[in-house]
Amino acid sequence: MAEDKTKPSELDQGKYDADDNVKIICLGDSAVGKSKLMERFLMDGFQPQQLSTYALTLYKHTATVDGRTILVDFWDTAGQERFQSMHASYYHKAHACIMVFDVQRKVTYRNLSTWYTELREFRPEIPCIVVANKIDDINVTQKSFNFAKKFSLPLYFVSAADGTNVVKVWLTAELFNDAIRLAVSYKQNSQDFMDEIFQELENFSLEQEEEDVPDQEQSSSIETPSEEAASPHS
Ligand SMILES: Nc1nc2c(ncn2[C@@H]2O[C@H](COP(=O)(O)OP(=O)(O)OP(=O)(O)O)[C@@H](O)[C@H]2O)c(=O)[nH]1
Ligand SMILES: [Mg+2]
Repeated sequence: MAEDKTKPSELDQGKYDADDNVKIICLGDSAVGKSKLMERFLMDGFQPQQLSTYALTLYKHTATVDGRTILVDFWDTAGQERFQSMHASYYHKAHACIMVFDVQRKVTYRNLSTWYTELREFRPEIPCIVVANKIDDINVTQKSFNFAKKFSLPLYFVSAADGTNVVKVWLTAELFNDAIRLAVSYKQNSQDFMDEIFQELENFSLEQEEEDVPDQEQSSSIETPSEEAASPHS
């Protein structure tokens, strides 16, 4: 099943090392409204790039933070099943996370702990914000959602429904702008040990490959899926 041919250049993640480039990932169950929220925030002239092989959409955005121009890539998955096979590279180098649940479906709230656990396996330190979406009925905000409190994460109540409620649209913009600010400040202040470890692993496996190919006759028998080392689930 050698499906992975040449990677699209969008998936070259070296660019996220540049000072003015951040990667923000979006997590949450299927149909909680992740994509809808992105579209609502980026309504004016966004250019989503569908990378169907990877079940991935990249939303590119330019923001200004403290007078600096920042290029933001929002990473959005399409559907959970497809997601299972690509998690390591999805988390790789991410600088912040937006974790979404649907207030109208309890199970999506319960599953936050699974998403959060996986996030922390790959990115122990990055800022994460929790988004309660589909607040079409404003009374829901009176409910207490303890998950965010338990892990000291900021919680936003929004609706991506149709944008007629100005307050809700404003809140959506606020949450994305806060995520961008958090990503930039994480990038400036963190050592990013996980990235260094990943880099070391990559260098190490490249060196190994060079050592492991003495002559042409043996070369076809070795299969080294490079992401396996990074995945705790396999
Ligand atoms: N009522 C209501 N519906 C919403 C809201 N946000 C999104 N939806 C609807 O919920 C459905 C799922 O939204 P998506 O944005 O596709 O969900 P997703 O999280 O991206 O789902 P996957 O891509 O499968 O992971 C769509 O029919 C949206 O129109 C909201 O705030 N209120
Ligand atoms: Mg989606």
